[in-house]
Amino acid sequence: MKKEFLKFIKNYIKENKMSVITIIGAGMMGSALSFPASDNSHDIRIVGTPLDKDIIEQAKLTNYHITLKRYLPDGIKFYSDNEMEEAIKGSDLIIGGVSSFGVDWFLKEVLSKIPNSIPVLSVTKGMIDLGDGNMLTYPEYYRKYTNPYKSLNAIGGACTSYELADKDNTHVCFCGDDINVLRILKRMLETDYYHISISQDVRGVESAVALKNIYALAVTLAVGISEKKEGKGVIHYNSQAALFGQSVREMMKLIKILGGNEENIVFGAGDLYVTIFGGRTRKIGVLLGKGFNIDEALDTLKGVTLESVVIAGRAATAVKELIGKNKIDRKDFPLLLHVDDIITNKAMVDIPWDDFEIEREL
Ligand SMILES: NC(=O)C1=CN([C@@H]2O[C@H](COP(=O)(O)OP(=O)(O)OC[C@H]3O[C@@H](n4cnc5c(N)ncnc54)[C@H](OP(=O)(O)O)[C@@H]3O)[C@@H](O)[C@H]2O)C=CC1
Ligand SMILES: O=C(CO)COP(=O)(O)O
Repeated sequence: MKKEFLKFIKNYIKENKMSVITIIGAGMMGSALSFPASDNSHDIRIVGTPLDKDIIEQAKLTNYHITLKRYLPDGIKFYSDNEMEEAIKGSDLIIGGVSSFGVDWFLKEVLSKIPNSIPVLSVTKGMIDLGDGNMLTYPEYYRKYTNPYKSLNAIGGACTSYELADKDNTHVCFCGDDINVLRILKRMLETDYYHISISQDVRGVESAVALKNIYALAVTLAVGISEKKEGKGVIHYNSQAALFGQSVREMMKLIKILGGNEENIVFGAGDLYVTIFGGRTRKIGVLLGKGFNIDEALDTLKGVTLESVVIAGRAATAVKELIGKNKIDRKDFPLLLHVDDIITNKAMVDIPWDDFEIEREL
């Protein structure tokens, strides 16, 4: 164990003290974590990014979070980005609440200001494509450009922010290098509704929950296709189920190629389910399924956090690189490659149903 965290762990175990948890990035998910944090009686600070001014201003006045559309727990102290250093001082844990679009801001403007003795727990889902067929999870990306002694952990799993705020039962996985740090983070945040597995397989957990965004877009194409044919409100499940099954198959292959354990499909498939029904990604899948091209769909959804488009492009670039090097077979990824065609080449939706069929001889 790195010596920086011995202090953190000893203090925590000795005093079992209520901690100071500082959430940086006042979006919906980061802010929703204030509910399990508050139910564990921690002191909570929320720091807005330069883009979160409206959220912080309103929360300071009324405690109401304008995008989460919920009142936050009492007693939270709110800070704007220029007050970040003051908020970090005395913290026991920093939660990184930015989306994929804020990862470089978090790396440059936040991580360097966090002392090595304070662990970081990030909610951001996504991966970086290295151009050679390999990809990095965000904790690995942060690790590459930051002090090697920083404790970088992340949360994967199925969890919509507004349902966490409503204290609906939720099961997530905290991942990181050090199991003892993970055990403490779990103790700090678990409640009777926020259930936490822990895992040192950062690649496996983080790739599973990042990849699900691509496939949530893919499955919800079927929702748009049936709405286009029969009108809103008419729901068909066969085609969604076929796409869900193919998604799970491709995700498992990708998790393995990326070096994670395939058993993380439990977190990826759960997350896929919740995102299909309750995520923002559904909005773009449905529009594309209805016949919008990618530009029209993105234009219609301006201002909505849509990470699926980014991760689909990055994963497809990596997969095409590996196909080019004959390391993998393009026949294994028909759905990913179709989503990429829709996004990169502005193709219209034309699900390659026959390519999902297999023949397994024993
Ligand atoms: N691990 C988990 O359990 C879960 C994780 N997530 C993930 O959490 C992340 C945040 O999601 P969510 O809170 O719903 O999204 P929001 O859009 O509500 O919040 C995103 C946050 O990132 C900030 N941000 C966006 N772009 C930039 C930028 N260029 N520079 C600096 N900051 C930026 C936002 O500012 P602004 O509000 O002004 O845009 C905001 O603080 C996503 O990666 C999502 O996939 C989601 C659900 C569960
Ligand atoms: O990751 C999520 C739920 O676990 C939320 O997904 P969206 O970004 O599509 O809303």
